[in-house]
Amino acid sequence: MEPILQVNHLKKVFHQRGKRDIAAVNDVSFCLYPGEILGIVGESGSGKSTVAKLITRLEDVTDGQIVLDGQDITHLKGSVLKETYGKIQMVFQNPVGSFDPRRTLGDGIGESLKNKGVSKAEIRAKVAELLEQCGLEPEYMDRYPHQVSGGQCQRAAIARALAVDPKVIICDEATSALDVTVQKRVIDLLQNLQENKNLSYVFICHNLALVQQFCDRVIVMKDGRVVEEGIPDEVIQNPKEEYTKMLVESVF
Ligand SMILES: Nc1ncnc2c1ncn2[C@@H]1O[C@H](COP(=O)(O)OP(=O)(O)OP(=O)(O)O)[C@@H](O)[C@H]1O
Repeated sequence: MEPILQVNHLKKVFHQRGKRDIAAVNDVSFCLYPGEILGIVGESGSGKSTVAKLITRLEDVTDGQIVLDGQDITHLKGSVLKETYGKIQMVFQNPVGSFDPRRTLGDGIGESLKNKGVSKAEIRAKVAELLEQCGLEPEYMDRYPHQVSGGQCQRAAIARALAVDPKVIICDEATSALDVTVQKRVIDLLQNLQENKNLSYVFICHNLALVQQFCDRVIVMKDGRVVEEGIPDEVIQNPKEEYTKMLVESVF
């Protein structure tokens, strides 16, 4: 099976004036297969979010290659780059902050459709459908981000990601800000959507127990590098690297 996403020898160096360069991501390679959920774990500062930003092209790569659905997207710019956002979407940690506070959730969810020239009536119908798929009543489209709970807002953020019919969703600590029961419901939602729409996820997460329960495969990052990779049960029960052992011991 061809990977839906392939990352080859990815590197990102941040240059800071008057300070040492930071190699936030250093020679990272991995594949994501259709329908797969790949976890990325590692301590704070290990480069997880930078990997997410490189894959979604929110940051330019210093070196390496990103191939999405057979297309090299590493250096795409302008309108061609925008087209790739139809295939890959990101869900962030802070759902409320990811919506414009002055606009309704419906406006946020429907924005990509509006940009495509879809009519107002069609957008409302599609937004209602997306909200329902994410477990929210259609009336939530007229609410503002501050008028819903964190869990509801994260559902709306997932609905927004789904609006463009993506193949890959990058979840960067997407459930970390939610309390445990809400977190469980959002994970169930992601799992259902994955099964129904054959989505693939890159699931960046601090919580190893969640990764064990939710992910098909996991990579462990340290200092911008991948130090271990495998099936979550094996990596957690029988970690090969000292760093992974430490990570596991600090959680379980
Ligand atoms: N825009 C930037 N400019 C300079 N350094 C940066 C920038 N973004 C990230 N870094 C640095 O790159 C390294 C990796 O950061 P990154 O946010 O990718 O880590 P992370 O594993 O996602 O951490 P966390 O789990 O805390 O979110 C860190 O040392 C960070 O300080």
